[in-house]
Amino acid sequence: MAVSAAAAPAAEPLPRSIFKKFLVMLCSLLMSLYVFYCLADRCQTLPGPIIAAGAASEEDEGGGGEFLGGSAELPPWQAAAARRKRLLQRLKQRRRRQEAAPGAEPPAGGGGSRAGGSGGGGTLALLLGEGSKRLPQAIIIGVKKGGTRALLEFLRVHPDVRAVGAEPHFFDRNYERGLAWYSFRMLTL
Ligand SMILES: Nc1ncnc2c1ncn2[C@@H]1O[C@H](COP(=O)(O)OS(=O)(=O)O)[C@@H](OP(=O)(O)O)[C@H]1O
Repeated sequence: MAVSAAAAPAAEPLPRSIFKKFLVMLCSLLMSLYVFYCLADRCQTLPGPIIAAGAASEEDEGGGGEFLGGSAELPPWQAAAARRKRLLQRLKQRRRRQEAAPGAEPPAGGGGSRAGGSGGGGTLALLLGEGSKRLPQAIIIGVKKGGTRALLEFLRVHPDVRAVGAEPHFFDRNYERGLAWYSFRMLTL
């Protein structure tokens, strides 16, 4: 009799602990569902270029996809990024075409050696962030509010121009760090 009396209270907490575990699991499931819901909602509201299906024809010179929801709707920096993307796609296509027909004439403006790489791949390598770190070949100097950012954005649309994303402030703030730091910033900013 003493044994059964002792066994009964010991068996009682078991369903309660299961219930607690179930409650915790349910809470975590609901929380993760909520997080997923929030993330999905946020992704939907993010602006971004949409590439039209079927527009990326290999034969199409301006191909590589037409960006819908055009630059007019985007802020200037995103429009510039979209233009760069488009130019990069064109470059890739031209390069592929050149590889397919080695006798064909080189692309106009061929800035391969200019861009610091070997041959025509230099520009592409730099655009992809694979180029060598080097000092700039041109520097934009201007007073504050003089429109230097606009000038930079116009220049960087060209496929042979690679520009840092933010001002490195080498000459006014980081001069003591030396040229090695400066050239390193060229591809890390
Ligand atoms: N083409 C042209 N004509 C007239 N105004 C122009 C032009 N391009 C740029 N801007 C205006 O220049 C302002 C930004 O200049 P900066 O890029 O030099 O700005 S910064 O000092 O580096 O922050 C910024 O002015 P605010 O909008 O008053 O800030 C730009 O609108």
